[in-house]
Amino acid sequence: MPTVTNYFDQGVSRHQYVLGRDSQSKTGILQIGRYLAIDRSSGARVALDALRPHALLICGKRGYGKSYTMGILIEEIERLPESIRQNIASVVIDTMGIFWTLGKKNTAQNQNLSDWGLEPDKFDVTVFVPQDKVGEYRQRNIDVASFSIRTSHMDGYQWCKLFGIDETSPAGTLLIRVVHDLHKSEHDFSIEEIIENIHQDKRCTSNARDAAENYMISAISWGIFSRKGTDISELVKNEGVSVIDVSTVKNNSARAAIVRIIGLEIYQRRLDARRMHEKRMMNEITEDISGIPMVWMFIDEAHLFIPADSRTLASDVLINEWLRQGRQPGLSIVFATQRPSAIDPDVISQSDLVICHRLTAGDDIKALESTRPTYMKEGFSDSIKKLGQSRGVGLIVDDTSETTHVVRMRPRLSWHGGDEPLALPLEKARTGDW
Ligand SMILES: Nc1ncnc2c1ncn2[C@@H]1O[C@H](COP(=O)(O)OP(=O)(O)OP(=O)(O)O)[C@@H](O)[C@H]1O
Repeated sequence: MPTVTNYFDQGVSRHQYVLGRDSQSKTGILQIGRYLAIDRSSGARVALDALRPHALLICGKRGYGKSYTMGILIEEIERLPESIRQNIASVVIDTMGIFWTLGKKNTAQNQNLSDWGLEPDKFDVTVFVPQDKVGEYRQRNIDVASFSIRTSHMDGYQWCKLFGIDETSPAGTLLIRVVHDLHKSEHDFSIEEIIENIHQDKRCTSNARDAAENYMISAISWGIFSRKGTDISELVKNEGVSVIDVSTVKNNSARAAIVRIIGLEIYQRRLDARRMHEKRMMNEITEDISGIPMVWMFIDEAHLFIPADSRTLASDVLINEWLRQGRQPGLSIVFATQRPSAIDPDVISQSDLVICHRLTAGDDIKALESTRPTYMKEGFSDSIKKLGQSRGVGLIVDDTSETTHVVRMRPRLSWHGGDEPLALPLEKARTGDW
């Protein structure tokens, strides 16, 4: 009986291809699946490089395996040899509240796992939820930690964007003035302090004061801001997965603000870490000041954060710092979306790896087609047809080797939390016998 350690070592071919790197070295790879032959049989193993930073887009229509594939990548990072794993942190921005199940074994797909020579496994995961939601999760027996964002990380213009108010409106100018003054005082402040200062402002009208106060009160209700905020080193760790569950934050701008602030702080801390690393490589410093590890950030429903037709608070940081400049500080970003046509086109053109599951909407295929690399011999439309209708089969476009591949992704070792519910009694749903 094959075990998890001789993982993938059975089947037609023991050969393995590593995508996303220009050598076929087997060090530091994510084992994601097997080639799918035209007769639907499985061929050689396929892996992705995990030593270098990557920008990866996973797309596909609803229910064909995007979040499942994301889960496979997260699991594989956890399974890297310790000497590599300790240099990487995984941070998941969880919009649907489904990734806490990484901590549970996938007993639902026992047969499928065994066909692949795999066994269910669970991973060390810390789920972070807004401070005021901790009790709710614990009541549902989900172990969580709390996170918050430092209020002073937002300037007045960003507050205006967050609330969708004009910067030149009376409430907007008031907010910008008050937050600017608080920043000048160079101390951390809370939303309550912003409200206090709104009240003390002598130049505004009472209407502007009431409006600004109401906006800030709604921000308190999201429970995501605090004076100190969670230190980024608590969220970015070189052991276990950090899931930042924003599913309870219903306001999309507030979710984007969370991603902006976390994304920017990670970027800045990684720039420092990179400088230290270089100084150590040059023997200029000998102390082990390594800073935060390289980060893989995973964002499902990415069109909410980087839409094609507008800018959110997260757009600049994700596009400029992570997508365009993330390679140098060692940042990898994995976006997933049902709708490639609704996502900022830079994501498609700047991703060095694209995993495309089944896709049928003309607009979405056209969006991929419009940035089709010249090395693709046939269009996305024809390539996607080869995937058939099976879930978990993907077309991988690899910019490094300038090749495309049809791959059957392996089954998840840990429980997949994004499965659609069945209107069946639990026993029947569990056995799949219906
Ligand atoms: N590689 C795979 N092996 C086995 N089953 C898979 C695989 N990929 C997907 N599936 C099955 O397909 C289902 C749907 O996958 P998933 O939840 O990832 O869809 P999705 O594309 O993220 O959908 P949505 O857009 O609605 O979030 C999974 O619950 C699982 O049962």
